[in-house]
Amino acid sequence: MTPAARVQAAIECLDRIASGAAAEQVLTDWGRRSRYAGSKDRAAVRDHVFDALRQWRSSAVLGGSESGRGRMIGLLRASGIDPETLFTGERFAPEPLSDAERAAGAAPEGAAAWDLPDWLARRFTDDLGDEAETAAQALRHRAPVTLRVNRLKTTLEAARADLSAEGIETEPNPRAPLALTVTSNPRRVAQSAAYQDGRVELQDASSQAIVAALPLKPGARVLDYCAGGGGKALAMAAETGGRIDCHDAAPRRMADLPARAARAGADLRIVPAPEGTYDLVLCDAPCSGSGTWRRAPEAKWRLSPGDLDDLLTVQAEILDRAATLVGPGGALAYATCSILSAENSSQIKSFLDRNPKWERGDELRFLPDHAGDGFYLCVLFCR
Ligand SMILES: C[S@@+](CC[C@H](N)C(=O)[O-])C[C@H]1O[C@@H](n2cnc3c(N)ncnc32)[C@H](O)[C@@H]1O
Repeated sequence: MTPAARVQAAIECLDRIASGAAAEQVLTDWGRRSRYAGSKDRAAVRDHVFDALRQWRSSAVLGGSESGRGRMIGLLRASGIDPETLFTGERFAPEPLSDAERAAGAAPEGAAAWDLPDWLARRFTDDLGDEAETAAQALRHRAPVTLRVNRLKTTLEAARADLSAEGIETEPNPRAPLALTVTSNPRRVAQSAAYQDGRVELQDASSQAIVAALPLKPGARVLDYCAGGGGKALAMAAETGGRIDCHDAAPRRMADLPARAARAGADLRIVPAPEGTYDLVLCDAPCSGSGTWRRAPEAKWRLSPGDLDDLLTVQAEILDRAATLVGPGGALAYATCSILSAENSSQIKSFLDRNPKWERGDELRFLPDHAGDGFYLCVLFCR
């Protein structure tokens, strides 16, 4: 496909997404219909679609229309590319710009320039103050691809050399001791031998830093209460070298855990109904995902104030239940990939108000930036 044909394909996908379809489904449908598209074409169309989702509001303002066509015009203008070079009307390319389209479009301002819904732009300002704009801007751009070196199988330097031999260059990421930022050929990672045999895992550096900050001791009884796909459970298993019990309210989310554990050489045990007590219970709670919206940009447009209220209720219930599973001298760790205070420090304050025997230990907060995603951690101890 030509670059222009890829833009036209993205326009068609964006129109379907604007009418309510989920981006992944739209891209899957397009891929099925477009047998002629090679892997580079698919990756390029996907990149256009996700770039537009990250900049959904500003691209429409800059392109002068909320259509897929308008958004692609805006996106190209924002990257300094003259849309006329791709909107040529040649075979499979978008039609040339009309006079009206040429004249339309303005510089986005306010919440549109931050690419946030109005209510979230106000929240960002209230919660993050001077850092709000930087955080919002970070969410408008692609996330770094980051690996965690699995210390159960290799070392940082050996993993770097192995990846390099497969054409994947990396740099140590200062946010976490075993984090490597991929600097070339990120799309080769999933097929690389180092990934396939569990020497490295894909994991954001802030997520790794959260695990590195947990009070994990060798031999400790550890429960991952919201284990999901097991990213943190695998990292904890590598940290302690011991077993990690894994629970999730939606067990199907843990379907890949046994295979991932086998690949990583990690000892994970699925525990449908945790009982007894643990030295550490991690609640990596369901949240708005606001610290990771550059990876899942649809979520920032779909989240409503009501959804956020529902999440706050679930998070509080999880904390209260998980606290009962912590043994004497143990710790309860609460983490989110959110940067909203309501889900983080305010949630902890409410927990401490409800549970006066508990006290706050270490707290970590990351905003999304070049090193990693936005994350929050608070470790709690029972007096
Ligand atoms: C942020 S995700 C976990 C991500 C995972 N820890 C990782 O690192 O890959 C939150 C998980 O919490 C689970 N969850 C939601 N409500 C829950 C509840 N009441 N109790 C336990 N888990 C819950 C969800 O199914 C989801 O898998």
